[in-house]
Amino acid sequence: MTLDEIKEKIRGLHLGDAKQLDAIFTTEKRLLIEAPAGYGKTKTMVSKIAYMLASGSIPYPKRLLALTFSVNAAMKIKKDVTHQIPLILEGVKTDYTISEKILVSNYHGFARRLLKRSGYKLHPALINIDELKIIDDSKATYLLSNVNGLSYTSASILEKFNEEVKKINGTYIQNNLAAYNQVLINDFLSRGLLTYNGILTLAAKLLTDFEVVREFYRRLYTTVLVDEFQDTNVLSYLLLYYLIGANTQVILMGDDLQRIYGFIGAVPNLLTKAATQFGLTKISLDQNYRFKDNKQMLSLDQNIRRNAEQPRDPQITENATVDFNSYPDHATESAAIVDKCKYLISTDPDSHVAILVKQRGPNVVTIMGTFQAAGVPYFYGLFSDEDPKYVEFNRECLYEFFEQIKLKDQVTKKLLAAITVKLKAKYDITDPLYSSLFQLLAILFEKVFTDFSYLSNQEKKDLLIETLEGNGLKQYVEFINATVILTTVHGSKGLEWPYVILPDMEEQSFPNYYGLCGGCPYNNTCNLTVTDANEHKYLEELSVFYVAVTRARKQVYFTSSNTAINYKGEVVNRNISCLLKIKGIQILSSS
Ligand SMILES: Nc1ncnc2c1ncn2[C@@H]1O[C@H](COP(=O)(O)OP(=O)(O)OP(=O)(O)O)[C@@H](O)[C@H]1O
Repeated sequence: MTLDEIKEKIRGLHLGDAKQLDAIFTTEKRLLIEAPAGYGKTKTMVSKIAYMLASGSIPYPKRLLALTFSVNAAMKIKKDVTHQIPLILEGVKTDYTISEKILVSNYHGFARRLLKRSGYKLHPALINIDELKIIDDSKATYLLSNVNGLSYTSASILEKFNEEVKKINGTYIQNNLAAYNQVLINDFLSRGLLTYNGILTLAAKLLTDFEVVREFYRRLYTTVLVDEFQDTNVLSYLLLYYLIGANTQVILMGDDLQRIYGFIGAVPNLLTKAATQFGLTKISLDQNYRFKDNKQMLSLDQNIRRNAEQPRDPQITENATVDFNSYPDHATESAAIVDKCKYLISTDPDSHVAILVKQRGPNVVTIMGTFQAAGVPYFYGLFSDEDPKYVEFNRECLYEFFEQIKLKDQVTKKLLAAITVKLKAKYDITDPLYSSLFQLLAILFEKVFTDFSYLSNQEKKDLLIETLEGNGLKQYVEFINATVILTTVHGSKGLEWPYVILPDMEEQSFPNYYGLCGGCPYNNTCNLTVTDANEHKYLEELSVFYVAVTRARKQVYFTSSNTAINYKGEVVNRNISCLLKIKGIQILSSS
């Protein structure tokens, strides 16, 4: 097959989508592909890799490094690449097997590889990095009681560094990286310990301190592709920065509006910053395929994006109507939510409904109580990424995994079953939190032998280690069988369901006090005017709102309460959220 024939095949696959084809065929070596969810990003990425291989701009598959933030996202890319690239390149003669050699990894997984291979230059313990215990460095007190002989000064260096990573304080990180790494090298590695941040900081140190290592990787990976780039945190960015040499081809894909991970250190306006730093040419995909037959969702998606593009003067052509109902109080609102779920499930029995709350609190307790009283089962997914019990459960799973794999270095169903037995002896499975976590663990374990059965034993080990190490059990909420799923907007990122209900769409809730409401001069009406003073926070809230809305494949429903109990125990009136009053949204009540 000639290159022209492959081009023709790709044109056919993309049904003439000009922006996608431009992104695939461009000869620009440094590219930023702005791609909102559902705009065909995955399809474009797969065709682009195939075309680059066919045209020789990637000489061999192993010269491409594909990175992303979460393990689950890396696995999805790997699956697409493995299955689809050979189909596009069918009939093309190659002396390699395409799918096997492309390295698709999350940042931590890739950093582990670097350390496993060359980390001995920093400390011998890094050769066996899989045997090191990953310890949480968010609290100095925890560190002092868990790391024998650690000084208070060292524990404080770690705690502070971790805090500044979350605050995205680049200057602090630059100035204190060496001290942080030194504590790890002196006090942690010799004790068989490492931190989650340390996997990235030591990998970055390896690339900065050893030119030979840096040059090796820069020459090996002539093309670096990053997916979901907006979620790159400040330490992953550092790693990327050292990996990209003057001649590296760079393809970054992402969407700034879906960046809601500010609290774990994802850098604001990262796409724009990276575009300048790496000299990227930007191509924005502009066709929404996910909502192509759903006019209502399509215009809602579009209008929120337009508000983000020009917050003070969004260019709206047609209003999006949204289904919104307000109720006198939370109890009535919760009863209506339960009724809506029952209705949706009865009319669409294979369906799932996700109730996405902005935060935990009394309103959620009322919702849960109402579901229980009505006898409608739901999946409890309200733990946050930082919830100590959630984090500890992931750690415990990892510990048991290491205990079992030491006995027999083979990921088998029997081994995973043994881990579950050990864990069940440690936790109260009648507690809703642990019951949910065991369900998620069961899904992960099952996927190892279904969706991920094509992985090698080592890759299966990596998948399990990296998922648990990154507290990644939550990524499996999407596959939960329950018809009703109660989780947070942040926890829902990257997941989707047919129906989504967004409760609490009132002031002080979504947005909340820390979001926009605290100090807002428009409290009487909640008709927000975007100004220099509030634009940043407004865009942050709009991102969360956008992510929440676009989790729905078919429809999103909004509810609110007209009253709430304030911190003094008084009943107070609440306005409808300013987010439902942005230009381009027209609310319609269905009841
Ligand atoms: N040019 C196109 N022509 C026809 N269908 C397309 C085109 N681009 C994408 N699609 C289809 O639209 C759907 C979404 O595409 P894809 O999964 O690539 O998008 P995405 O941006 O990665 O979405 P998500 O973030 O939801 O995973 C898929 O079913 C895909 O096959």
